Amino acid sequence: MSATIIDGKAFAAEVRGKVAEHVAELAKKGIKPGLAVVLVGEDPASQVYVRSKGKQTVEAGMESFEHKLDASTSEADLLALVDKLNNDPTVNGILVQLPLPDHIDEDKVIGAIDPAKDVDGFHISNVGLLATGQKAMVPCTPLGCLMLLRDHFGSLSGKSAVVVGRSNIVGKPMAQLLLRDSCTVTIAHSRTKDIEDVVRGADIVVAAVGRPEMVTGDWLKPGAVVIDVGINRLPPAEEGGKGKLVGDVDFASASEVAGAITPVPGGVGPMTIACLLANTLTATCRANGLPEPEGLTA
Ligand SMILES: NC(=O)C1=CN([C@@H]2O[C@H](COP(=O)(O)OP(=O)(O)OC[C@H]3O[C@@H](n4cnc5c(N)ncnc54)[C@H](OP(=O)(O)O)[C@@H]3O)[C@@H](O)[C@H]2O)C=CC1
Ligand SMILES: Nc1nc(=O)c2c([nH]1)NC[C@@H]1CN(c3ccc(C(=O)N[C@@H](CCC(=O)O)C(=O)O)cc3)C=[N+]21
Repeated sequence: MSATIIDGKAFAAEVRGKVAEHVAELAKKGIKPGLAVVLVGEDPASQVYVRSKGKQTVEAGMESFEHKLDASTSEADLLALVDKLNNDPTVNGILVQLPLPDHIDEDKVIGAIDPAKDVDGFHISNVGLLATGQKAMVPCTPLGCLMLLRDHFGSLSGKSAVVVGRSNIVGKPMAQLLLRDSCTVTIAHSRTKDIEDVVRGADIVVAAVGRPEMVTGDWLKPGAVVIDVGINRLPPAEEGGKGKLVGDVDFASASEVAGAITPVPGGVGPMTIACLLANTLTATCRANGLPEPEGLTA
């Protein structure tokens, strides 16, 4: 059997198109959403994301503010910048790229972001709102995965879902969203016993582990729908070359067994950025007391 490929790249373009339409409506009211992205240090992978975020933000008709700080920036200086952005009315969304250098307390920085501008949905007040089923800012990557799953299945009610990974930025919020859509959810992690058997019970598998090609076809129930969040750069074949980008799922063997699967690249990654723009639009609507765009929130 050969799996249907879930085209995240195309779906993300549709989401960005919808965002751009709403942004054009806001422009008639004299409102322009603004997204501030803060990057501390020189992590090359992060620089790529920041660049594509900035480009797509502008293409959607929004204002993009980029703050690139030196790796040696102090926690106090970063907190001062966050405070400035919190108080800047032209900034509707704030994203501080993670991970931060070791000398900076991530929880403290995330906790300093105004929850209404927290377009990553990482602030504890948004985490709590999501967990209790209230209106929150929902983390972009899990939101993107949910959109793909809803589009594929229609309703997720009653499906068994296994999320592999329990990070605050992907695994845990993903599990919350699947639970909210009435899936029966299991969260697997590095201490899970017989993980292959756990995964084999699932109609939906979301892999967010950070281990290249860990989930193989023999872990899957035939027909399972597989969402591969992983972004892993393999070592380059020749010196100076660019290593191949692979997910946490072994695409070749998994696509023989799965019913549908997201590729890497071109799957979840582009959805993350599209959802960041959607969240920035949502935050802007809320800040201005306007109705929220439909179909762009969880
Ligand atoms: N496409 C996108 O837009 C995005 C992609 N990513 C990618 O997704 C992946 C996960 O990211 P993130 O959640 O931040 O990663 P973290 O490193 O924060 O978390 C990884 C999770 O995987 C679990 N894990 C590690 N090894 C194993 C194993 N052998 N078996 C089972 N579980 C294991 C860990 O378990 P434990 O808690 O027990 O240690 C942990 O919960 C990465 O490849 C990252 O690059 C991340 C964000 C956005
Ligand atoms: N505060 C914060 N929020 C994040 O959302 C966040 C973060 N920090 N730190 C890093 C991770 C990673 N991440 C990705 C986003 C898009 C792609 C993406 O667009 N990937 C393309 C390919 C990119 C390439 O070719 O390098 C794809 O999968 O098709 C990947 C990874 C967001 N993250």
